[in-house]
Amino acid sequence: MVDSKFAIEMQRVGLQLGNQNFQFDCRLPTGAVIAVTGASGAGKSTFLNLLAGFDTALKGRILIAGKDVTEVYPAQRPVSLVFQDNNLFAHLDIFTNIGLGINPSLKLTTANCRTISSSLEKVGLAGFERRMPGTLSGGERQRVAFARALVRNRPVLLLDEPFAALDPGLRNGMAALLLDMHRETGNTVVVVSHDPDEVKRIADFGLFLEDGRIVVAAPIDEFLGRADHPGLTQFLRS
Ligand SMILES: Nc1ncnc2c1ncn2[C@@H]1O[C@H](COP(=O)(O)OP(=O)(O)OP(=O)(O)O)[C@@H](O)[C@H]1O
Repeated sequence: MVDSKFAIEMQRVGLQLGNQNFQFDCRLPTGAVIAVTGASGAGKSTFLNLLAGFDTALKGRILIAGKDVTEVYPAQRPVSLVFQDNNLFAHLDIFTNIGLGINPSLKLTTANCRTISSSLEKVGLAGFERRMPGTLSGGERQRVAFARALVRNRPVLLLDEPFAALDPGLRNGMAALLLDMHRETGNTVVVVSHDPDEVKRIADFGLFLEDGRIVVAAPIDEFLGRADHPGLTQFLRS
């Protein structure tokens, strides 16, 4: 049965990469900002890759927005992605890069074209349609990646350390933009973060991963108050 309270369910999801074994079990609330934390190598990117479909579960089931996506190709999953290097095509202008988020074959209607321009306005880049990615700053390129996620309009947004490459001032601005987008769309946001301050500022729900497993999963107040897990305590103090 589909339970709309949960945007994401992982049921005994198992995977082996090299020597590392992963086992994920979780139910994550719809409409929340969910922070994925843990030490380097704990499995945060693998967790996100399983949701995006870039890694395939060897066993178990993954449900997103109530739909079993375990066997579904990445492009067909109800997710949009913003990764650290923002994955823009360098030889295509900003309009085309965002258009690919709507239709990979770039058959765009007039309404689609308006949506692209309005997404650029929302991220503070009105008029940037014909600029090439190489002429933009790192922060501007990241804004384009957000605009592309906006036009895809999927129920779940996955972000892998989206602000790590930005300087601290820009990082706060982008986090605020993420929250604005989240409030406007009501989507569920899953964001990998190494930064405890960022987690405190933006998350409603926290996950702490260790050795390929989720060892703490809790609403943010409980997550921040947990004193029974040395790894989490160390992360929150870092
Ligand atoms: N394709 C792969 N082949 C072999 N080992 C892998 C592969 N992908 C990931 N691993 C290993 O699995 C573990 C978890 O990797 P993952 O990238 O998910 O960690 P992470 O928590 O995102 O780390 P970081 O914070 O450093 O990015 C690491 O030990 C990594 O070396």
